[in-house]
Amino acid sequence: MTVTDAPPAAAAVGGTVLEASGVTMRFGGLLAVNNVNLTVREGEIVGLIGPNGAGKTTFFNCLTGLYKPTSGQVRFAGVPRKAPKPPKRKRVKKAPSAAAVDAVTVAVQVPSLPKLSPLPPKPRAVVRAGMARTFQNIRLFANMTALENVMVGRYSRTSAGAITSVLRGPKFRREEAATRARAQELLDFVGLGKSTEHLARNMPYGDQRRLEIARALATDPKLILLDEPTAGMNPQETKQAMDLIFKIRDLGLSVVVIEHDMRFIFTLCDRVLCLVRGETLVEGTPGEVQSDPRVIEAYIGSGEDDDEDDDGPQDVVEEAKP
Ligand SMILES: Nc1ncnc2c1ncn2[C@@H]1O[C@H](COP(=O)(O)OP(=O)(O)OP(=O)(O)O)[C@@H](O)[C@H]1O
Repeated sequence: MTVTDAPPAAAAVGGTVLEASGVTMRFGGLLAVNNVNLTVREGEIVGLIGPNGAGKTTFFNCLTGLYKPTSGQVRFAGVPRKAPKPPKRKRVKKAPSAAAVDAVTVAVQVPSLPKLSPLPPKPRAVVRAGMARTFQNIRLFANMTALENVMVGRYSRTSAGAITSVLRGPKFRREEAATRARAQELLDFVGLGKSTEHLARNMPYGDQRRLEIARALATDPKLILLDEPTAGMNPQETKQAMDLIFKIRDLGLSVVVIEHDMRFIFTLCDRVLCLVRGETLVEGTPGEVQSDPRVIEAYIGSGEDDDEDDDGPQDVVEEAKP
């Protein structure tokens, strides 16, 4: 596909779904995101681009509430987003005596554990608000089937409590059947209708990415945020991913997408925001952004566009010239 291929007609854009104003995020002395504004309207596809380390994922994490911005505000459906509360600390028992500690230390030599990355927030809080996301690194339940993975996403919308689930009463069985049916419907929607019983870990890479999107859709979001949805995909899978995002938009959802593939972004999006060193460099239509010399310069300066086969901004601009 060339950039001059006409994308499907944009869906009617509605009211504001997401509004980020003056979002700033510091990590110690590092200013990862500085005073960034973004408005996303109903039925709109917005692209987030920028060289490596520009602050795209950090900004994303502020939008979803995974991070609490150092300053600024994010409003979703008119309501301010809140970062998840840290888990309550259990009351620490009185410290054992030094002698007791020594005895245990001698008896058990515990190997030092690798440091784990912080867990994402409890999904329900973010999901109930009507926002869903996928991650740069695929996060599926590898040993579950495709159907089960989507059903897990769906459980955030079911109401059966713990006791009903344990007793497996009629309400639980009704909800289970509805969850299963909806999960199958979503697998059909993303083009994985025939992979229902495949284990996630055995699925081709492009299918795993689509499965993640199906799981995100299972939460009935108003807005879906996709972090590098085509990373590692071949051109055919990338084209399928683009068609799928258009289909999602046609359902009336809003989409925010981070992607390094410029051809993909400029063909897909209604609007594009380019971040550089944590700040907004340019925001506008794909045509405005791809022809802005500052964008090309930012990519060349970052060394990210040195490969003559890739689709950095200047490659796309050159191709688009008559
Ligand atoms: N948890 C963190 N603690 C400290 N610094 C961080 C943290 N997360 C990101 N950074 C730093 O913030 C800056 C922006 O990183 P971020 O991952 O948001 O960029 P990006 O545009 O998404 O990059 P890429 O395209 O490579 O994914 C980088 O300098 C990064 O090292």
